[in-house]
Amino acid sequence: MSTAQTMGFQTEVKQLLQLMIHSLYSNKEIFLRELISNASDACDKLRFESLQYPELLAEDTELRIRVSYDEANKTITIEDNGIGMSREDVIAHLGTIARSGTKEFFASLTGDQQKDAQLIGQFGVGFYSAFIVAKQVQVLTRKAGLAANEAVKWVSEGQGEYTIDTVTKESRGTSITLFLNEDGEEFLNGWKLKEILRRYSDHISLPVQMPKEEYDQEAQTMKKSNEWELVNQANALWTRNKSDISEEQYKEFYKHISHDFNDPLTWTHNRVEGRSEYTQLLYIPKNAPFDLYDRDAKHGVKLYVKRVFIMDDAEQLLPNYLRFVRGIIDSADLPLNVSREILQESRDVKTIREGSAKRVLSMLEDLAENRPADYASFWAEFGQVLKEGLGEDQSNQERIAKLLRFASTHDEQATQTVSLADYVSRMKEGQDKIYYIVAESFANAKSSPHLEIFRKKGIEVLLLSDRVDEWALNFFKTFEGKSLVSISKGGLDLAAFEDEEEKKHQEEVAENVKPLVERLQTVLKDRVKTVEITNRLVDSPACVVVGQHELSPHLLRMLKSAGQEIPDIKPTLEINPNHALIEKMKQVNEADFADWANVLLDQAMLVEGAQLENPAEFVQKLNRLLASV
Ligand SMILES: Nc1ncnc2c1ncn2[C@@H]1O[C@H](COP(=O)(O)OP(=O)(O)OP(=O)(O)O)[C@@H](O)[C@H]1O
Repeated sequence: MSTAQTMGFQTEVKQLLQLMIHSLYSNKEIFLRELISNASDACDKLRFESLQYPELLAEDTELRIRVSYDEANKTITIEDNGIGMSREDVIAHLGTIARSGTKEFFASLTGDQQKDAQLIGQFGVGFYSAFIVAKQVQVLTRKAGLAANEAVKWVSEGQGEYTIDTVTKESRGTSITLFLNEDGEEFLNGWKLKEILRRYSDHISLPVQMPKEEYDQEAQTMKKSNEWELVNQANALWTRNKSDISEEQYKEFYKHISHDFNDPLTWTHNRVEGRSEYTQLLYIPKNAPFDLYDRDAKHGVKLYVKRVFIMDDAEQLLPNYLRFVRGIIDSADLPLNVSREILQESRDVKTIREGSAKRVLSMLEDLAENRPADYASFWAEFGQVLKEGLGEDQSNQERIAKLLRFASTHDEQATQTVSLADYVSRMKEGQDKIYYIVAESFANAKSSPHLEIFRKKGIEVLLLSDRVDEWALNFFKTFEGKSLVSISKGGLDLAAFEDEEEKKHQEEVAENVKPLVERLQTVLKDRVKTVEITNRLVDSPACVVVGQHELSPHLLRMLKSAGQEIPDIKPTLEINPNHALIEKMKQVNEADFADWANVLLDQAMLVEGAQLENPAEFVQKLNRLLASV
């Protein structure tokens, strides 16, 4: 019975292949980086498994990668003696993309080849990049521990389908042969291949070998011998001295571990000694991955113990709000057989996590101070995630707070550039609080009536509109001894900014408008907690507020849209006694007063960002009032 089977690629794979071939033709050689990375991962995995099951290595204990080429047949072969794949593995890995962020990636494509090439680079193409240079790809693989006749052959032209067959393979591991297309033929050159391989693999600890070539005097060409020669340095980059590592090598190592096509924004490399001994090489990427906000997203730090790879995305090594960091941590203290469960409990890991978080914060501080343009780009990509740290990592709250950037009424721009230190340096005489407003969008925040008095008095207000803001601010109450105060909540005391004359005037109008406040309170008693006079408004007749310690309407709406049960919190209606509309309401007769009161409240709610429960009723009332003018 034949074991051959023809199978279709998952739709996303087909799309990715199409896109890749059209967008990455100017970046062809990356297929080598991707395939070498995979081969190196496969060897790392086997070395790790063999800690527990030494028999998996058998006689073949020298893990390595071999790259060869055949000019006559126009092929390149990348071969490793790593973990290999079973038939199920092959079907699962070489026919589908099962990665978080896939949906977001496809949704973000623009159709513009240049932009899409950039996005594909961020997403990572992995194995499929072979099809940039190959018209056919053959994979021969045998999983460590399986018999020679349980090997698998996978063949595809990279169109819609592939065939898979059970075959015999003498040695463990994976061999990938690329039958080059015309574009790929330029790689049939030993010198060129070596040069690219060195660039892409100098930093990995595994030996990468190619057939030794010698100049044949008679034939006057290079001739291959049967010997293999080492192409890369084959010692792990992070174990070398900083001074021996070039920028280029740091960048290539980043691309190797992150599968990102772009250079990193910055990195930090340290050997830590003391209670716990470890090396860290941590990078900040330029762009956010597609799954940054995905709860199940992978973390980007690989754990090594004494240079042996232990696991990917070891989430215990850094706090969650630093999940955008990529890199490696190599511990000298942890046991080689460490598991995720042990990691959770380990004191060494706790020390590593705290030390690494501090390092990342230092790296960001340095970026903010010395490379402001790069920091701005970091903030645009990852600022929202860093803000989670205000709640998650209170021991570093002050350092995180200094790294925050906001939009503000100072420049009225949506781009978040204002630091708390900038704000404090601009505080008015007598001002002892940092004022902010949170709204659904920057536009909503900027046009809020709550800002009127602050604009009039020239007091700066931070304009917050990221989803995480309201939550994060629950944990963040003071900065350098100054409390942070929401201007859209009740209990705002602006007396310090009023002169005697203003105070006197306020008292007079308040007295004057008292009967109106009582009438409003009676009519609106089911909809509001109370009605008050405010001096925070200048151009608007009224606004709604909640108590300083109550959940804001904006947060309640967010919780509601996330399907949570929310308490029914009635707002306080604050009215502006100096406004013409309020003045007019004093004369309104009893029959029309309820309409006036409800319209006043409804429009205050609308401005705040709420949706009216009954918009039709609002419009009817408004029309009745307009008709009667
Ligand atoms: N040489 C190999 N040996 C063993 N398994 C391999 C090899 N190459 C690929 N694989 C398997 O196929 C999977 C898919 O590879 P692919 O390069 O497409 O994505 P990836 O490496 O998981 O993702 P990314 O490249 O974004 O990190 C790998 O995760 C691995 O399980």
